[in-house]
Amino acid sequence: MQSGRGPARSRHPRSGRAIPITTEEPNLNASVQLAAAVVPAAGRGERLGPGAPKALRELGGVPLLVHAVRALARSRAVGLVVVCAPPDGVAEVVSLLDSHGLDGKDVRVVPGGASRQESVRLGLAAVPEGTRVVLVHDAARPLVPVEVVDAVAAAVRAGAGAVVPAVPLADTVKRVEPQPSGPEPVLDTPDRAALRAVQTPQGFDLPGLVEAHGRALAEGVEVTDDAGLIERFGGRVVVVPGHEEAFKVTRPLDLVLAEAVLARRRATDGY
Ligand SMILES: Nc1ccn([C@@H]2O[C@H](COP(=O)(O)OP(=O)(O)OP(=O)(O)O)[C@@H](O)[C@H]2O)c(=O)n1
Ligand SMILES: C[C@](O)(CO)[C@H](O)COP(=O)(O)O
Repeated sequence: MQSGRGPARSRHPRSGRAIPITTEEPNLNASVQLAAAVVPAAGRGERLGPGAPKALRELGGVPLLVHAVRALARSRAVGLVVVCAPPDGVAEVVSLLDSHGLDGKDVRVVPGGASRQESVRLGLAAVPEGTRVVLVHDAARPLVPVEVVDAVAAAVRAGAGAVVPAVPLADTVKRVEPQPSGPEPVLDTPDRAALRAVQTPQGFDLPGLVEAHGRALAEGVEVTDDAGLIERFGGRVVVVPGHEEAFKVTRPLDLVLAEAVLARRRATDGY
């Protein structure tokens, strides 16, 4: 796969010949400095309707998972991608990824688990010790721009232990008393200015995230995102700007939107 962000070049001071520069930051290319990315891809996609596991369904003729892995592989901050496949689909995912160019990145596949949290925990176990920065990115967010990946990785490298990309809410939000059917009484209207819709990739110091997942397993804590575990155990999480095109493909309408975004990128950006 073509990165679209090839190595920068400098000129030799005497000969004037181009010298490839593999990194803009000293040591970024030392493998220990590159981020690993864990991609939970073992969900069924019940809300998308009947069909193959969601990560294997196609967007513009290419599986969502391949889009998501390519999105990470475009980032020069990422050196390794660990995919958490449906437990009965590891071989299929391996051959799927083999058949698509992935920018020369190291891509490994492990069986995922029964919940997103379990899949991420199993994926983290395949990240080499000594890796400092780990990103966790949903296969179901195929169109995340590389700028978001880079910004999250950079914020972790700069010292934030846990970083989430997020966007402001477009709608007014009401907190309700959920009812199985019929009208739901409104409790209050939170101040929208202080709310954010959280996306992925979320970025972490690897040891902190591994410890949080281990503790969650021991204490039976289940949350919907990885940063939620850091928060639960008293850690600090910061938000950086996300992107409207990093939305999660959850329901059928999301796939329609994703097809439109992809068609526009292919027409205008040679994506
Ligand atoms: N057991 C699971 C469940 C979810 N995921 C992954 O977590 C991400 C976010 O989950 P979501 O989009 O909610 O996917 P599903 O769980 O597949 O959706 P649904 O609830 O509609 O079945 C997806 O990339 C999904 O593949 C996973 O790796 N393992
Ligand atoms: C991790 C996540 O994508 C952040 O918005 C989200 O929490 C996953 O949610 P789901 O419960 O798996 O739909």
